[in-house]
Amino acid sequence: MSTEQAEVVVVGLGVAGEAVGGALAKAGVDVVGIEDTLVGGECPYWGCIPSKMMVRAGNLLAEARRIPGMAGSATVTPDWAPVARRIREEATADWDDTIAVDRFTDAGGRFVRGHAEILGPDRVRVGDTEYTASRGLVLATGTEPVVPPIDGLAETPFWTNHGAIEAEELPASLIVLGGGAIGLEIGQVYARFGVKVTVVEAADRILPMDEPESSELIEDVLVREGLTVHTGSPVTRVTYDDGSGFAVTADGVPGDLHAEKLLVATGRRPRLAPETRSALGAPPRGDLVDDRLRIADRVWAIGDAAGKGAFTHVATYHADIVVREILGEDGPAADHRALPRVTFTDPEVGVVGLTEAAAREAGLTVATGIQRASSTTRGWLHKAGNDGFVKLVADVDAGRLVGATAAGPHGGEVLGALSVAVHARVPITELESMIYAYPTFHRGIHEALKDLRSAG
Ligand SMILES: Cc1cc2nc3c(=O)[nH]c(=O)nc-3n(C[C@H](O)[C@H](O)[C@H](O)COP(=O)(O)OP(=O)(O)OC[C@H]3O[C@@H](n4cnc5c(N)ncnc54)[C@H](O)[C@@H]3O)c2cc1C
Ligand SMILES: NC(=O)c1ccc[n+]([C@@H]2O[C@H](COP(=O)([O-])OP(=O)(O)OC[C@H]3O[C@@H](n4cnc5c(N)ncnc54)[C@H](O)[C@@H]3O)[C@@H](O)[C@H]2O)c1
Repeated sequence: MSTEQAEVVVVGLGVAGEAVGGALAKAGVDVVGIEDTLVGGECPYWGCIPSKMMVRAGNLLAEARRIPGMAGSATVTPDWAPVARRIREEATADWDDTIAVDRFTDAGGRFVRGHAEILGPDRVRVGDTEYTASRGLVLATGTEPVVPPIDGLAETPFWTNHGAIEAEELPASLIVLGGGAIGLEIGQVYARFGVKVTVVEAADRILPMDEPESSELIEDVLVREGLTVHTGSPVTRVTYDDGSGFAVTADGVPGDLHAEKLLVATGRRPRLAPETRSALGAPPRGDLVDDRLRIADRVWAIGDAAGKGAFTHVATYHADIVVREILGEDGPAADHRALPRVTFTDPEVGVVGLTEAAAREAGLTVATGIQRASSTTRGWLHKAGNDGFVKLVADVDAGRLVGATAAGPHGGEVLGALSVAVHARVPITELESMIYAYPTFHRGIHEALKDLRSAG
């Protein structure tokens, strides 16, 4: 066993670890960065970037299909080949991280390819080498898919997001387990390319963590586009046969469902083994980090691993905070109150802060306001594909918004204004006195404020 010293050891060079490691190395800190898969992590290779390339392609097809009755006629012939090529060549460089590794080492970081075992707050082991960190240990280990303990599932060649993103050719049919962000984004794209898609969701609605209006909206759109959606249908058994593909038995669904491929998208959990938590002195369950993202003195967990929201913008937000912490610079602590997230279905579902249910659970006196996109001038003009709404969640006593949803065309962009309102605690009276450009989708906020006012 050999030993190497460093000032800072970063375990996991995904979005969060790469950002911390790179920034510290550039600042002259002696950093060892350890990665067992690809530098860059899930987002560029199997997550945000390739999935949004797929979404863009699917949205182009959908827009073309909206031409009849609006602008003439169009013949749409989907072809997956340019999408797969774009993912391989432009997004992932054929799943090769040479450029990212070079970026880190050019900045002065020391790169180690391998799996790190966390031995203690200042020690990790990779193979036969132990690395000690004099100034800090940063855990940026991301998440891994949760595979539910369904009878037979583990013995089948099911896909996670990796299989669905790497596909060079599309299957004729796909069953998606889980009606959350991954399942719905990928399921809708596949369906738009002609795949027969069935979504099976255990909860009583898809997008169960979002507003019920969002679940209803997206289910309605997906069904109109030809997907089959089963909700309240926990799967009890999965089998696979080389000739006939997958057979899925789900409660409340008559007979078995059959498809060529099965995508399991039932959530993700932080890649931190219980032994790691105990080696660091963290409790086995509950909040892992404090508001400085510390697990223990000079040990931080950031990005997906911190359990505060599995989004790339959380990873980079955390990275900035921990870089400041390690360099001894002042700055605000982490505040996840106004965390935004966008599910890139079409229509997009942008959410910031608390849903109505979460605000009520938090004991707030809640009022809501809602405006359907189709009832705004812009939505009416837009016509085909104008499904959506703006929903505001207000803390009546404070006179401020604590959450909002912007679902619809460009819902993620409309969300920007609402994120400012929740983050900066803008009084509702200020939002009401603003001028909203006409005719925009974000003018739906103005209309939803009127509904909120009329609700009291
Ligand atoms: C299909 C999909 C679509 C997504 N779309 C979006 C989106 O549109 N917008 C958005 O904001 N987010 C999206 N996300 C989430 C986003 O990808 C993650 O939030 C982001 O990658 C988190 O970055 P991270 O650095 O915390 O973790 P990761 O990117 O997971 O990186 C962690 C790295 O640590 C490595 N690692 C783990 N343990 C060890 C160890 N012991 N030793 C060495 N290396 C280790 C892993 O191999 C990995 O490379 C999506 C995710 C998926 C799966
Ligand atoms: N646009 C984005 O920002 C984006 C896109 C994709 C993924 N992500 C990130 O990745 C995370 C993981 O995505 P995900 O879609 O896997 O998780 P998710 O938590 O968003 O959705 C999982 C869904 O699976 C359901 N489910 C759980 N167990 C089930 C079972 N046994 N059978 C059927 N359904 C079951 C849940 O009720 C839930 O609706 C997201 O929470 C998000 O943080 C973000």
